[in-house]
Amino acid sequence: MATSNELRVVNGSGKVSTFKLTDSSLLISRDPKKTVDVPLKQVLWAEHAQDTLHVHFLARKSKKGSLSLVKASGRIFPADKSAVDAWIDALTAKAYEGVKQRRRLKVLVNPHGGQGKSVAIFRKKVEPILKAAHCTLDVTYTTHSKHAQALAKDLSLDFDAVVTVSGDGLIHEVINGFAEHAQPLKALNIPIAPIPTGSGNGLSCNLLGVKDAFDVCAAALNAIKGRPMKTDLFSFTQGNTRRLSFFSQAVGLMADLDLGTEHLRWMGDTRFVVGFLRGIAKLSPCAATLSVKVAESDKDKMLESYRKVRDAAPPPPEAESESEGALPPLQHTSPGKGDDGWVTFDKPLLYVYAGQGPYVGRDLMQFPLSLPDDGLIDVVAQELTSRGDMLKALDGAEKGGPFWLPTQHYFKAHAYRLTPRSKKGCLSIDGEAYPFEEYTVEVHPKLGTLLSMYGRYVDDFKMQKPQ
Ligand SMILES: Nc1ncnc2c1ncn2[C@@H]1O[C@H](COP(=O)(O)OP(=O)(O)OP(=O)(O)O)[C@@H](O)[C@H]1O
Repeated sequence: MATSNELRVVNGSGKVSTFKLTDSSLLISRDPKKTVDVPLKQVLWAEHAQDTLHVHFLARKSKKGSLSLVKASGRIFPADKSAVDAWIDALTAKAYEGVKQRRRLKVLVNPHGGQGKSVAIFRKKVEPILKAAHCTLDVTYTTHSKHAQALAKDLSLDFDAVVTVSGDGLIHEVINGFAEHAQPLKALNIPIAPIPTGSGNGLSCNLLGVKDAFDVCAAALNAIKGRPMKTDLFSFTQGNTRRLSFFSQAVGLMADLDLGTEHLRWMGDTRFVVGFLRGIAKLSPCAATLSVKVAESDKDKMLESYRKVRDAAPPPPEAESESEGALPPLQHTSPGKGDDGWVTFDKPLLYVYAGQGPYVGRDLMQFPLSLPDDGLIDVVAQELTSRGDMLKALDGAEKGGPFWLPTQHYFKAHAYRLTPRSKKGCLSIDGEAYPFEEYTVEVHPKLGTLLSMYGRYVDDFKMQKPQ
């Protein structure tokens, strides 16, 4: 007999299954010894057709395995028919607590992202999950570079989120399309939810956690149930051209290893390790001058501030801000601004890597002290050093170990300027190639919006300072 939290059905093998609703889980048992515990956040939908109940959810086949879509069905006992609707309503209300049901999603699929499998992955794994959750999908397969940017520029503001099925490059396009939108602040309020089918998928590493970084089903769940999380964005200015960057800027070894390994896309993210080892073998100096508007340069002090924020509970999702008007003006890097508080780095450089989000790829926690909305950019200046030192940097790189290298200088900054002293070099902005020319970057606090199941970057920096 159904109670308000328990429903019994007859499953496909003729046995009785019990669906029990608790505060945090849906417990599905065929017999008392075999109970599947489905966290409510993984429940996508429940419905009944005639006398059969269907519950759609995501589950892991093994503890460390990735999520996959499961449908559990069973025939409802005649005596329970009148109670089924109330039970489904109770389950759905708990499964979607604080989150809008049936999101309207603009989906952008880049057939050329990563190893070129985005379309197949979307159709086989992602789309069935979004449909099981009754999301309304408006799907575009990009046909050329900048296609996503053009679509974002004219995007209708009533989408609940933009889902990018690719890597970080497609997100870069969407953010810049939003910047060109007739109502840029409103457009930038539309949250972005990445599905990791690119090579590096840096943003997904940070939003899903490195364990689930490449799990497209976990990413689809985030598109369905993640809550808007504000994120800082960066103005990137070269000459008279101002664009937005959401993630990172690199010159020197770290740009070469990204842009110089495009032909190794088939390797997935291993191409970055290959690029790093090649870079160490060459050990070419990065001929550029770095100037930083510094907020903090003492590693111990910045770690202390970071700990305070991380040890506090994540803030509740913010109500949608009033968002009329144009993009914020440049405060630190517009022509004629003085050099007050700016510091010029005076050591030979191997690379400069600046950005946000602890992980730039699964193997490298480059910005371990990054917070999504602290209004600062993390700027790493790696001094030109020996090959041995750089090989040591590989050790513990996935946990942020290089942060403690004496030759790795780390700034929390409001803005910075990079001036090349040579014509030859690579500049990577969010993983995309830009001309190797002078540029400035400055932070706009909380200008962008992402979806997150956690309300913060998932992984924490735990590497102790070496004694
Ligand atoms: N149909 C298309 N044909 C060619 N290029 C495209 C097409 N659609 C998008 N692009 C371009 O593909 C590039 C790569 O995309 P993206 O960065 O998302 O994947 P990735 O480089 O594999 O991933 P990551 O940046 O995470 O390493 C972007 O520069 C984008 O402009």
